[in-house]
Amino acid sequence: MENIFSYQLNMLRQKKSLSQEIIAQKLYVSRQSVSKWERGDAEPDIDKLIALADIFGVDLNYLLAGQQSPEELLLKLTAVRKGFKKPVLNDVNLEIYGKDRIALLGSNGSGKSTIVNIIAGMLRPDAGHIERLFDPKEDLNVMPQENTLIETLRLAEHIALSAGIHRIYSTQFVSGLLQKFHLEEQANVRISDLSGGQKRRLALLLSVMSSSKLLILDEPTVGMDLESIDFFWNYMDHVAGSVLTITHDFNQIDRYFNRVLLLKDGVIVQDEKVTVIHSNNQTIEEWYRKYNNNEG
Ligand SMILES: Nc1ncnc2c1ncn2[C@@H]1O[C@H](COP(=O)(O)OP(=O)(O)OP(=O)(O)O)[C@@H](O)[C@H]1O
Repeated sequence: MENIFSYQLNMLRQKKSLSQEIIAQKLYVSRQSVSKWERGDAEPDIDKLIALADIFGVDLNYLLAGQQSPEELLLKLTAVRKGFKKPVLNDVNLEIYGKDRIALLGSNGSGKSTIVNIIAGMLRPDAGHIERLFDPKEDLNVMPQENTLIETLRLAEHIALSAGIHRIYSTQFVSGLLQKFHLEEQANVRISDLSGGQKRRLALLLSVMSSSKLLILDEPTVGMDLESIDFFWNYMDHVAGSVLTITHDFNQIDRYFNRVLLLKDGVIVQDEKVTVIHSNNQTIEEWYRKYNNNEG
């Protein structure tokens, strides 16, 4: 597999006009180590990765995963069907590419969560085919709709546990995340004692702490106050991989997404570029109302 980190390191170093020697000095390693990292012969420890992200002024996520090519096919659903007591998904066909920022729209109960749960591997389709062109263990992050936090842990412990699972734990890393997500004051609070909005903020933190090729967010801003909602959308700018979000936050779709999908009657009936909708002098909300109500 292509070593994205080696590429990113080389590219960022050139961009900042920093020599391998200078990087080596800043990290207290030999120039040969930096050279090995750039050749993909070795990888730095997590503390060095954090320091490198700091030197280049980028997110760890970006340093590790980089930007994907818009042509890179990540996921393909073909003729996917799923029902519970009644049919929900009848014939879902979908391709997701690198750099896609997709908002999945549809009425309540139309099957949006069912699609993302199938993509995330949490549900099996009744029929159809799913091709995942990435490693779901390493390259897929999910922020589910329901609370999946461990209520008995304290907030900082939960972050440390998740970082350990991703093999990216360090005290510096955890304190950096607490600071970035404005959760420092709650570091020692038990999850069960956090407010609903604070839990959502933590859930977001956990879902983006490690780099991924595809990030899935199921109604991420539900239950957040205005400040947290602003924080959330601004944070989306720092996410390097593709994003598939269920949201009805129409104003934000205009700003942060490049593609919208409309799920209706168990089928993706519309799959459109945001720029095309805008060039027709429509807002996303107008577009949604038109096609979801079948006025088109
Ligand atoms: N585990 C399940 N068991 C039984 N029925 C289910 C299950 N999961 C979903 N459903 C049903 O499937 C349909 C689609 O549900 P889904 O949650 O995917 O819709 P949604 O579009 O995400 O809805 P919302 O916008 O309300 O979150 C609903 O009728 C729901 O009741």
